[in-house]
Amino acid sequence: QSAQAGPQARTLSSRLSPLEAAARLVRNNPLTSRRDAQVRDVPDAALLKEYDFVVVGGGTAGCVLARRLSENPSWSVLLLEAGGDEAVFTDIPLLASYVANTNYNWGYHAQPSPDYCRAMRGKVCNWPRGKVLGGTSVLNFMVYGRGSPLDFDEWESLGNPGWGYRDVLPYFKKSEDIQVAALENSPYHGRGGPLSVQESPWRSVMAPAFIQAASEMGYDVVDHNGEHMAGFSFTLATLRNGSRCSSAKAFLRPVQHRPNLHVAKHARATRVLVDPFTGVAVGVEFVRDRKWRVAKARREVILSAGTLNTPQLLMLSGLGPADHLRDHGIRVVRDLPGVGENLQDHVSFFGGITFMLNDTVSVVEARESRRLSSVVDYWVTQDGPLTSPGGAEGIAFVNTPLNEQPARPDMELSFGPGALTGDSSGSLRGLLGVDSSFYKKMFGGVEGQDAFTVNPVLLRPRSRGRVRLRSANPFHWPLLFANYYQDEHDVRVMVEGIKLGVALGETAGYRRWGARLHQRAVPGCEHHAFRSDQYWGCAARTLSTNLHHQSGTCRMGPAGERGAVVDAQLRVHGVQGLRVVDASVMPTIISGHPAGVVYMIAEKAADMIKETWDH
Ligand SMILES: Cc1cc2nc3c(=O)[nH]c(=O)nc-3n(C[C@H](O)[C@H](O)[C@H](O)COP(=O)(O)OP(=O)(O)OC[C@H]3O[C@@H](n4cnc5c(N)ncnc54)[C@H](O)[C@@H]3O)c2cc1C
Repeated sequence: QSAQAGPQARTLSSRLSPLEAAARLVRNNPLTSRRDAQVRDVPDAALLKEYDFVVVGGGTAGCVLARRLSENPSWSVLLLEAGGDEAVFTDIPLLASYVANTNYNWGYHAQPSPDYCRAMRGKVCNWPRGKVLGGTSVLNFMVYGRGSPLDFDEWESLGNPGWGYRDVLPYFKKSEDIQVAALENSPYHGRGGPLSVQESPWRSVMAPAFIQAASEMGYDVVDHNGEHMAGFSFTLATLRNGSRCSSAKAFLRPVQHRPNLHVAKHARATRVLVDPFTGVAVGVEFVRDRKWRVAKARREVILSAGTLNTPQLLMLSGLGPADHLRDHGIRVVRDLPGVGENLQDHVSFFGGITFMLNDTVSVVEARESRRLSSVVDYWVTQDGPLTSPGGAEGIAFVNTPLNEQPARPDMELSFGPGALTGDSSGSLRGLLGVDSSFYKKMFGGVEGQDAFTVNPVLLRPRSRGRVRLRSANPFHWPLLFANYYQDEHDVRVMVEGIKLGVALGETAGYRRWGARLHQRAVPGCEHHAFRSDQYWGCAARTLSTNLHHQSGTCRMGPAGERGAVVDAQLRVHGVQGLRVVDASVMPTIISGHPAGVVYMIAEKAADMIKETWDH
């Protein structure tokens, strides 16, 4: 099993000769290696009047499309991205939560609600999204997953031919370059694709306890992306040489000099131009350097602006729920009631299951940042704690007693060798938006102490949120409604998941380190008996963190079906020359981490587009 074969915690460069270390330092030095991270920006004067394809959003999906479509030298492709280039620090896996606290994040948050996110500032959940080439793949925690094969069979059964597991598996493999020795010959993994997938080269000394817990909890150690999803594993992540492998790094940068590919950075699309009479998408209006411009598309416009921005752009273009558009004075081109609806996300309970430790075995930020060896390890040997993807060291997909499909787990338990107690810079709190008075009540007195976290994640929520326009002004944020736990069933499943998460932290391997559940009640839930179902239900609605896996707001479905926005070819219903290719097309959220699925969707879409035009 790959998960058992990986390296154990170790330190540093003592394994290298001084000469080797110096050579690596020069090669990996952030100051000398950054030039490759700059993507050539097309100056205004060089913009063409018309392109074959205009792709909006140079994010996770958009970079894949830019690469694949420009493989045909006779096609011209324009990629419009609202953000700029990645930075040195965005590459460092352990700093993932910092990135959300910078301008690389659009900075969205959901509308307040009394029913969830009560622990957050203003009772609003933060919904970070990447505003940078590479999009949210530059902000994310890099976990590489695909969900269950049954997720895709469900997509197909919902009227989307060509999206069953046997159809999509080749596209997962196409994008992937698996770099885990034990998986290289697996029929479920690809080699030689642009996207590097690795296990973190470094692990905490607690990591074996996680794998040991599998048998105690009745599970196997598995490759989650292989035959059986249920079970435990160390985290598989989109890493290259211990650094983040974003979509821009994997797909765009290596081909940026193709003469038929133009990339416009800091270019913000404001609407798709659709001829109201013919229903043909003819181009995109965008703003760069405060000037309004139009890029025309001969063949297609492709929206890859993500789950929150793609429906906003469609609505601004007159494609959406007619009444809602009229309320904002937008001329209705096509009444598409499903645009912005069906929003699904993975709500979680990060910080709610914190285990205090007797030993200095966890990752405590203040301690780590003083340890020069971690920095040297990272730059010289591409090893050490900084290579840990956002701190998520192990992942288990398990079944709560409420799950009716054991082959398709309904709960994830992720193990992090650190906790909110060690968040001295506040970057994790900043990412989540946790209110400071809540933090003090919950963790006051134990800040800086060793602890670890088990984070339960509700994989298949029944609740649905939505995206709506705040106004017809394209620079106004959309209104985002999370609606977590709107369906009471979701609370019941989460409560069962929390109990499994607590059981995980109480297994023998962790007891060895003196692990004990942080006993302080979640503020606002003190009136329930600690550890009762009522208590956990209240705690879940209070500390409703989420994994930022928002999907489904332009869902795929057959023509004529109310709520369907795109067909199985990802073409917008009722419009010609317009596709959506990003996380918004998922009809149902997958039971895992979605970025791998977004890559697959984009690879498949590129082939569908080529089939349409390649003759
Ligand atoms: C903090 C965080 C952690 C996560 N962790 C994981 C994880 O570990 N594993 C995982 O699988 N998933 C994770 N995710 C989710 C995952 O990264 C996303 O689902 C995925 O990247 C979405 O891809 P996308 O192509 O749909 O959108 P994005 O990657 O968000 O791309 C959209 C792009 O469009 C651009 N754009 C938007 N509007 C406009 C406009 N008007 N004009 C021009 N450009 C525009 C944006 O700037 C962006 O670059 C995480 C997400 C977050 C926020």
